Amino acid sequence: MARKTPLERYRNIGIMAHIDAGKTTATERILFYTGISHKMGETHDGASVMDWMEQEQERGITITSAATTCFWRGMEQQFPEHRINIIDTPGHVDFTIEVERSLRVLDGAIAVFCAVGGVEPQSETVWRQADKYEVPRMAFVNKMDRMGADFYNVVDEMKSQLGARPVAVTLPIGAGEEFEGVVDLLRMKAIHWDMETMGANFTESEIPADLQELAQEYRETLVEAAAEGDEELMEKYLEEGELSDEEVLKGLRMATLAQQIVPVYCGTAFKNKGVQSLLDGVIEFMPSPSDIPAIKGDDPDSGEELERHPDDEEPFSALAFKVATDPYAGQLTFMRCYSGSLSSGANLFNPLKNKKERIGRLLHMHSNERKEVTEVHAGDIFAAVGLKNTGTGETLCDPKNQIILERMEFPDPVISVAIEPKSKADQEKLGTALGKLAQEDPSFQVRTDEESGQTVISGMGELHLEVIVDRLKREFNVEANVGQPQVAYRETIRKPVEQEGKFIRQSGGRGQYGHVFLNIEPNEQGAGYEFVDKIVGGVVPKEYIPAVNQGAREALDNGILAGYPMVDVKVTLFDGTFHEVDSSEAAFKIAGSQALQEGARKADPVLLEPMMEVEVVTPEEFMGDVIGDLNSRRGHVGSMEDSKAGKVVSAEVPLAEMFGYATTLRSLTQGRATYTMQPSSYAEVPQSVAKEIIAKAHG
Ligand SMILES: Nc1nc2c(ncn2[C@@H]2O[C@H](COP(=O)(O)OP(=O)(O)OP(=O)(O)O)[C@@H](O)[C@H]2O)c(=O)[nH]1
Repeated sequence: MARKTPLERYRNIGIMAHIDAGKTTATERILFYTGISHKMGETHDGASVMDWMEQEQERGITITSAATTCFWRGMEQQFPEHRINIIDTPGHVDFTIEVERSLRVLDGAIAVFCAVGGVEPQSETVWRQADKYEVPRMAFVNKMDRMGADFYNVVDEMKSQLGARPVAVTLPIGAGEEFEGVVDLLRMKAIHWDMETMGANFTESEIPADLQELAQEYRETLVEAAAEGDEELMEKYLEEGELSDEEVLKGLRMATLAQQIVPVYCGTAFKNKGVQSLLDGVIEFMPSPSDIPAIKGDDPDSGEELERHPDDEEPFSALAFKVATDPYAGQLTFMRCYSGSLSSGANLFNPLKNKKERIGRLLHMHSNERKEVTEVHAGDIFAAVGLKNTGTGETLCDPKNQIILERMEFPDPVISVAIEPKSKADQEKLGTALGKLAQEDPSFQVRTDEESGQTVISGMGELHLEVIVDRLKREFNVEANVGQPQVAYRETIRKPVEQEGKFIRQSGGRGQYGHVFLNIEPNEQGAGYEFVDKIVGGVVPKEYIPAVNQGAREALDNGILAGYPMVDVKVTLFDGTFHEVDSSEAAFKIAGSQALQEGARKADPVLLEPMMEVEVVTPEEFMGDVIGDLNSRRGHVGSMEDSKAGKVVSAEVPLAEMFGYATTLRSLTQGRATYTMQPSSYAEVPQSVAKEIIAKAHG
């Protein structure tokens, strides 16, 4: 199996942007220009290119999916063909998980900023996440045609608010209505795009006289940044005072990959200017899969750390980053292949689920078509049709060379609502639809409440669940009523206890006999449930020990305070007795369960509640009110910082106190503040509050 595009010519990138900065428009234009370029590469015929453009315009370019593939050879066809995979990165930070999981599989990102709005608080959040994943970035200052557009201001804000080191690669010629084109600081030329062909054609000319000095100044900054990217280049630069064009590109590429600099472009996606320069930048400065470190993972058996390199000869490994339901193809699992090659029909293994998976059809998604392929290779982003067992965040690998790639961490849901179909017809569809949504989104869960028989859905916040209910209606045509949102409390214990558990029935016939002694103690926060077997001399026979474990674990599902799940408990089975005839797994299970319930009661049980990390951006005049209100919600205000948009107040607030916050904040600040929140941790509920919750649970 041979690959068509060499690995060095792959670019797996995401486009990250604040809502409304123009991500969709920019992506559309990228697909449009790359489409033309590809067509020209195939036909070398001007007329057919125009035909194609008309058709494209009629159909409208659709960004179909979680990942779209396109090809680029450069504005002047100066590169060999490169394959660019654009991975969808949501702008809504309410769903941090969506952002995180896309950051996980891409190698580089373009941050789109609005030339008027600049760096907004939400761009900061996403930027910090990209820092965490060490993603090399470039930037596009969009909307240069709008009144008030200020390229230099955005560059300054990238420094002051993001702590980045932006290096301009193009400068705007004019701004607002007078925005004409860009100065290309790599070639020291002015570029103007032709509006007749939607910017597909362009002309190069001398830099306008009034921009010469500025361009020179920025060119120097750019060359210096290039020199700093590499020691050898630095030496040469210090000796000779200049670098060749090739050296400038090399140095800038190295500095970008090392995340020392962020190359910045400008233009207007909507008015078709500047996008092709940006695309050239993707080729020049964004990493290929071979530029990034090998991916790490664990051997599922030994837990030993393993590595996989982006090499077709290595054992196959891929990570599923999105499961989507497609109206034509059915269920699509989007994956990134990190190593090896794969043909349709192959058998793979999902080590997390311990299940085999047979690969049927494989697809590459392009702007207007899905292309069926028979093989995929290291570095590829692709979709597999109809996988049965694999969910978001899971690895598929060669059954003979298993690996679990670095897991994505998904926080547990913190809020739930009961959901009820509106009609009998909806009832049947509801279960299927919820199942599909849960497979797509690991931060969303569905369960049936044992007591009430109701279906309960849980997620990361009110908005998250609202979006789910909305999708049920729009995508699955299911109408449903939802109840009041409920906080997902938990319970745990604070002190260790020793507890006996006995289940003995001896009344005629075969009896029941299970008898255990457990040590029940608090486990570290986040460590979950742990079971240790310390039985010596077979006082509890081996075959009954798993039953004790199971009984204890199941008892944790319903905490003794208010019926919420108990977490972070360590159970050690250290003694017990058995009966030759009457002992059974069932009896030991009940003994384990009873011991746990009784023990937990004496072990200082406490109620835990989800805390949210809340960030409010407000004009200074309302800051006092905002803080006062957060305090009254049992919040702890952590920091107050300045940003261009106003004061940024960060606080930890119990989720239970955040219902309806949007409305309160609006009325407190005349609608001028915004906020974001996400789950941070679980904390003990204060006594007085806990009493009420417990009383309600028993009432
Ligand atoms: N003037 C001007 N408007 C633009 C430009 N690019 C995008 N827009 C407009 O800005 C608005 C938002 O653009 P989108 O491309 O939908 O932005 P987005 O970032 O994808 O926004 P969401 O889909 O809400 O996340 C639309 O009305 C666009 O027409 C531009 O370069 N200039």
